[in-house]
Amino acid sequence: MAPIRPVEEAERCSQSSSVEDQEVGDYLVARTRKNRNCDYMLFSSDALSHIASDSKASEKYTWLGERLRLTFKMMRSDSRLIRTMCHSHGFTQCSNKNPAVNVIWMGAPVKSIKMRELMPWQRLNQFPRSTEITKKDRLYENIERSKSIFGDAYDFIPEFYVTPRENKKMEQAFDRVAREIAAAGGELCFPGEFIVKPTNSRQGKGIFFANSMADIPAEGPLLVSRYLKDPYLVNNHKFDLRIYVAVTSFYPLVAYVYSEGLARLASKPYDISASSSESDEYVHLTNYSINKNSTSFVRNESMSSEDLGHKWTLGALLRYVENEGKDAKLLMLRIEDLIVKSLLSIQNSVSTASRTTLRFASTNFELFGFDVLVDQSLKPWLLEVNLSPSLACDAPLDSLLKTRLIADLLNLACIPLLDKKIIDSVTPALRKSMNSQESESSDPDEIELDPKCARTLKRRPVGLKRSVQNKRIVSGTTSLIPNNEKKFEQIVRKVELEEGRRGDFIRVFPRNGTWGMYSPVMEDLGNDDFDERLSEEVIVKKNMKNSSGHVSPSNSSTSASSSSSVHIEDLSDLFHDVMMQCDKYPSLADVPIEVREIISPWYEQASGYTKKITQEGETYASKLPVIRSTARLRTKSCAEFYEGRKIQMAKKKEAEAAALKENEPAVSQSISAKRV
Ligand SMILES: Nc1ncnc2c1ncn2[C@@H]1O[C@H](COP(=O)(O)OP(=O)(O)OP(=O)(O)O)[C@@H](O)[C@H]1O
Repeated sequence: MAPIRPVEEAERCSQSSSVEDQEVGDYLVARTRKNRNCDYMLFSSDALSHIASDSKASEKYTWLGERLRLTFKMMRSDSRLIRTMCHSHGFTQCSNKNPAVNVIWMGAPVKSIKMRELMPWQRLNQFPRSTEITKKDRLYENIERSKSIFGDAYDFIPEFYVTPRENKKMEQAFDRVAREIAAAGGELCFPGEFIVKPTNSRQGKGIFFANSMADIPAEGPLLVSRYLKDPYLVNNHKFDLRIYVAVTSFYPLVAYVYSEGLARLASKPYDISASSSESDEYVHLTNYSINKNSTSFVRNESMSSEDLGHKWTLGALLRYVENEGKDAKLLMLRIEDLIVKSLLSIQNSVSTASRTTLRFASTNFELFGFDVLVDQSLKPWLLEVNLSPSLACDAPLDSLLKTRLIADLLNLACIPLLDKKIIDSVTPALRKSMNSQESESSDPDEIELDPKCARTLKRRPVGLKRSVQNKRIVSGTTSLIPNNEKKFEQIVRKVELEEGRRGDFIRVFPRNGTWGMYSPVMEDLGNDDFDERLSEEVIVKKNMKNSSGHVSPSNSSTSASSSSSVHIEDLSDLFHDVMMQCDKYPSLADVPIEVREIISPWYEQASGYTKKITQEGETYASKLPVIRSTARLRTKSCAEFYEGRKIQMAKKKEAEAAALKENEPAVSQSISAKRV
């Protein structure tokens, strides 16, 4: 089988690093200038090719995790991909009650308050209050709020109403739409001018169409939004895009878009003039979970074709668009724009919650699934944002794409390589520090580590930096909980570190020019100015270094030579106009030169989205590997939990089989009775 990624990644992580002296508490964010990657776990999708066999090859990936006794737990999630990825890198799964764990993977929203307990070396795949974007009604309301402040720069969601709260407004909207259509001599669209969805359901469950208040049930809450009836079609089929987005910090905002994604096609040709038929959903809804049940659905079981059947790769879709003579890369810049703006619309809520719940920088990261519909003018519309997007791998393309995605995501999360002994030793002191900070009665500088801890630290296990032995930690002369400024410094260093670990993720915020373009449409979050300062640290200073000090900060924030005469706010207005007006600016060549100079480097980077992910002649695993039992490391309590579950499932199956047997005579009797 072809290697998915070069194996050097894993080899690099097995080398020991020489680490320069660091400040106390900074061992959670590496500052090593050379060989940065060595202080954090490196994940490779290639590890999955070996974990099913007993081969020596898998040891290359598992030994470090096993030696450092790294652990993970999964809560309200049973993602096989996450489990397989962690086991393939030597992680031990622990029960979900165990608090001392390196990685926590949550499949549902966690209460912000629970995040207060996170230790600096722990990683959790969620930010507090990110449900502000993942709950349909909250997402739409947040974007609407930003639109009311910043205007049409936020015009990328369809008109919407939430029932029963906005029944009155909705009734007026139904009337208005009917009048407008009648005045234009048209007819209400089939199957409906509005699409209705329960606010907290997924997989297309409970969706229906409406043309008047009579179609809306009294129970709610429901999200009623204008049906986008002119979608861009692929071979006459409607489609939507699943774009994967990783956020490693909300304030300052640090966001990445994955260069590989999916296009989900409806299984029946698009037709809004058709008369009602029972298979409407296969025409108008593009959810995989719905269309896979259609008799016309074609699975893409191919190992090398990315545009076969009804699930394509994002790249294949964009290449199709390019073949039709359209500017697919500009489409992707517009999608990046709506992603950044959606995240900005909740930045205030998340950062307020984070300030009171997250003690340490870098403990949280999150993967979102953005669902985007593209209309005939190639304007992208945001339909919804998924918390914990599906990681199911039921076709070769899914396995290939999602294993790479998760390896790159976990690399971005920067999981520190700290031995469990160290963690156990430092934990009591940190807990004490955290508790004292909570009660605000004692100065955290007074914290002393347990003398046993000092002894353990002297034995510096593999992966632990010399800095942890630093006398200041042991004598406790410095606060173990970073203040706001310290957290900011750590984020700056982590963003620099992420640059070398982002794999196929493209950083869309911050990057060259984003501060100038987005600051006029961002809320003021107080005096910290973290977004501006991060941009200064990781963009402006880098630019200055690259051009040996000739670039002035103001220039580099726009990165445009001909734009220096245009006021930055006017330039920003023009940029947002370009992002929203697809008819007016259909391709890069139509974009005014001042804006083109700013977005040209982004446009070049967007080539990453159009590339093929499969290679001619290579074959890829069609499913995730089954992990051999010796590699499936579990703590005792976790193994007991799984054992218990296995017994429960077996009993359930037995009971079901018995019930079926009992019913059998009755059923066959009734069948024979009918025949008679
Ligand atoms: N406003 C709209 N205009 C046109 N089509 C829409 C609109 N809203 C939703 N759809 C179609 O309905 C499908 C389901 O919508 P949506 O993704 O919002 O629901 P869901 O049940 O949450 O699905 P998911 O499984 O992706 O979470 C979309 O994939 C899209 O094809």
